[in-house]
Amino acid sequence: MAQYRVVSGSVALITIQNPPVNALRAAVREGLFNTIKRASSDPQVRSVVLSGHNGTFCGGADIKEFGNVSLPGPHLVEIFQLMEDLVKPVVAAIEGFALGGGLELALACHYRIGHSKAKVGFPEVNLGLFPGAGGSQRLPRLVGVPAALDIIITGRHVAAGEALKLGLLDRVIDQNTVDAAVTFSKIQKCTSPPISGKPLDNHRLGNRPCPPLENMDAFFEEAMKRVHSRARGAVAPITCVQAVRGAATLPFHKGMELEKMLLGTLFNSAQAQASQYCFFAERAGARWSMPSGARWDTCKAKPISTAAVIGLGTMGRGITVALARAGLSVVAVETQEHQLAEAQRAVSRMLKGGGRVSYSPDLQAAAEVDLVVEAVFEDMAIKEKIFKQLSEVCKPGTLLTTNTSTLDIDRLASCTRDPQLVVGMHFFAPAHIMRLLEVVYGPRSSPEAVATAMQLGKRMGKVSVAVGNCTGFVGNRMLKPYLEQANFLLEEGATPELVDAALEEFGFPMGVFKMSDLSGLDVGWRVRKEEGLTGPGVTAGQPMRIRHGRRYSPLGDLMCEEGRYGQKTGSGWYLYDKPGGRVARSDPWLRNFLEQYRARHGLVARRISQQEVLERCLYALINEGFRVLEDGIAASPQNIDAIYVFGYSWPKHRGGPMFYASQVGLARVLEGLNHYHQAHPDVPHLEPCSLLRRLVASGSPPINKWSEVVKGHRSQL
Ligand SMILES: CCCCCCCC/C=C\C=C\CC(=O)SCCNC(=O)CCNC(=O)[C@H](O)C(C)(C)COP(=O)(O)OP(=O)(O)OC[C@H]1O[C@@H](n2cnc3c(N)ncnc32)[C@H](O)[C@@H]1OP(=O)(O)O
Repeated sequence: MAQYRVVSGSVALITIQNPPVNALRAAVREGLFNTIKRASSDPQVRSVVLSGHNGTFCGGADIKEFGNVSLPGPHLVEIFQLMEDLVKPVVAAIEGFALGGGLELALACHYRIGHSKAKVGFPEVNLGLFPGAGGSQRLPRLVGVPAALDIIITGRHVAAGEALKLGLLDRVIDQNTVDAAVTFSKIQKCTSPPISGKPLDNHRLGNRPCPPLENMDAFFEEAMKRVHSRARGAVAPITCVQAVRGAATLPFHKGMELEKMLLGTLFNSAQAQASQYCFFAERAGARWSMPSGARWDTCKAKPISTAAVIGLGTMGRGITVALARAGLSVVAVETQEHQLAEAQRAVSRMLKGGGRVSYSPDLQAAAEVDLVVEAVFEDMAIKEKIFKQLSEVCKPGTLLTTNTSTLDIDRLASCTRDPQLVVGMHFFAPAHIMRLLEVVYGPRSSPEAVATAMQLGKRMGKVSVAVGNCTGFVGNRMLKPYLEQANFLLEEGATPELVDAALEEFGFPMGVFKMSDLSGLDVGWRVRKEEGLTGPGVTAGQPMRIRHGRRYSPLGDLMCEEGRYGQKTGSGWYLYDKPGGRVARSDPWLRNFLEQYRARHGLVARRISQQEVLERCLYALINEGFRVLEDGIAASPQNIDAIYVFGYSWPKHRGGPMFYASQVGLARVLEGLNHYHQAHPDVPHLEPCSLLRRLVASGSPPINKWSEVVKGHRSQL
């Protein structure tokens, strides 16, 4: 766990060994504690080098241990103090990552030497925590308050070059870091004889004052204001500011006491648990499986080096950029010439001149590529035609994928020569930025095709989740009842402002109506027309607010008929200063429109609380999530949560919808749904699904045990 060797005659080389990231689990902490003591008392040893096994310094505390109320083994704070107090120089040799507790460990050393490719950082804020083992107190003393606060609040990875400039690293080298650290440690020994402890005092960060900061009060006030406006209800970023302020204003030991107190408020909090759950949910998608039994560890991906993107609207452009950035050579195809020229300019701008992209108005240009992503707009007839053509044009073995967000993958596959080579690759706008990729398999998609799309997702830096084929797949299928409830609430008396405020207070970056305005109301309108819910496909004589015997809100359709598509037309649920404008303002026209609509349909507006908004929108979405699990469309609640956190900006500190349901309590969610379904019996999405009932009947097991209840219960879609 921590290997001890004496090298070069007098240097104790301590190597942390806990693959894959050398996390500081109890046995490692024990090993570190013992080896530091040994180095201290070993008369042969004049200096110490600390390194990590296999090219990674240390990925921090072991997150898997965090559920444990009393962490076993020596505490990190104690180990780091022991190290800092050592009278022999200690040098951290940093290769790969030094993150979280790993960077705190390096800060407790007297010197830090990093490889040029090393990265350091404090990602704790992403786990609902802050650097609570001395990091919040030592880093500001080393690099100053503004730089330290930035690193701690953003959780970003700092590259070695920047770390050197900040003074976080003493040296950056390209050669063997451990060898360089050993040599360096011996020089320290020579320049500071005798090694009495005193010459090292300036390298003990706990002994140093924080570099002074002008206008400190104003600086922290401003920082706190910024954090409050961006944190969306997350507590950890606020605590980061409080802890760093402590470093700037208190002696080290007092700052450490404050740090301990603040960490105590976060450590077992619901937000920390939710954020840490998200860390593992993000990685769970990589271990995908299909109902056939095919799995991530038994299926090989095809090598992909060339790709074509068909259709260069907003999505197609973003996908082109994402593929090019992943190192693929991309052919971008758009049959409309003016759109092609505009797309070429936009893609070049986004790629800043980099990437290998060629452009063509002709589908024939896709003849030799390994993979195609079709990204034309949501019209089944057009997509079918394109898939048929691609099947004829492309070389045998080319993977044909579609970016459709709702349509049937199997129907598209059936237009091709090789349906097993067809999968969905559902990107989220903007496609070169949003992390989520839904990889959709139809009943005929081969495991190799799924493995290839998943592998490509990884290359693009996406969180990829394999899901089954149904209308809307996982994300959009669950979104439908959420949007539906929001519209019903408007009919019943709410305003877009009221609904959005409730959802933004919950932690979404924007409420449902602002989000709809941003993505374009016409997108859903087109889908509803395809589904025969509005437009010429509707059976004559149907009441406006009923479809297929269920309550239906035509509000979105009416808005589109008025030409109000959202931001792009300058008006939607809100008013914008111009088409393409971003700042939403309340629109008196809409208030009037809603009043007239209610009057026309005999609806009496009532007062609606934020709690009702949240419960109806979120419980309806969660209920559909349980149906998705029941139908086997998603393999696990973790996969659903990853989809919502990385594709729909569900607040990470709430852990995703299914985790949120488990935190609220399944019985309470069930009770809420029952209550609202009784009030709205014509809304099937509010009727609690049988999996939720069964889970509650089984005593509401924790989320990692749901699969046992799901297993016996899966419907065969
Ligand atoms: C009342 C108060 C009590 C207080 C007592 C508590 C005192 C606590 C004191 C200190 C707290 C310290 C805080 C921390 O250090 S928190 C951890 C901070 N570190 C991180 O957040 C880093 C997380 N890891 C990563 O970002 C990446 O893994 C990275 C290191 C960048 C490597 O990326 P990559 O190469 O892509 O590999 P993977 O992400 O796929 O990871 C490989 C597997 O390793 C698992 N993993 C990674 N990091 C950790 C970790 N820190 N702990 C446990 N497990 C970790 C990861 O899940 C992968 O596993 P699998 O393959 O099974 O999916």
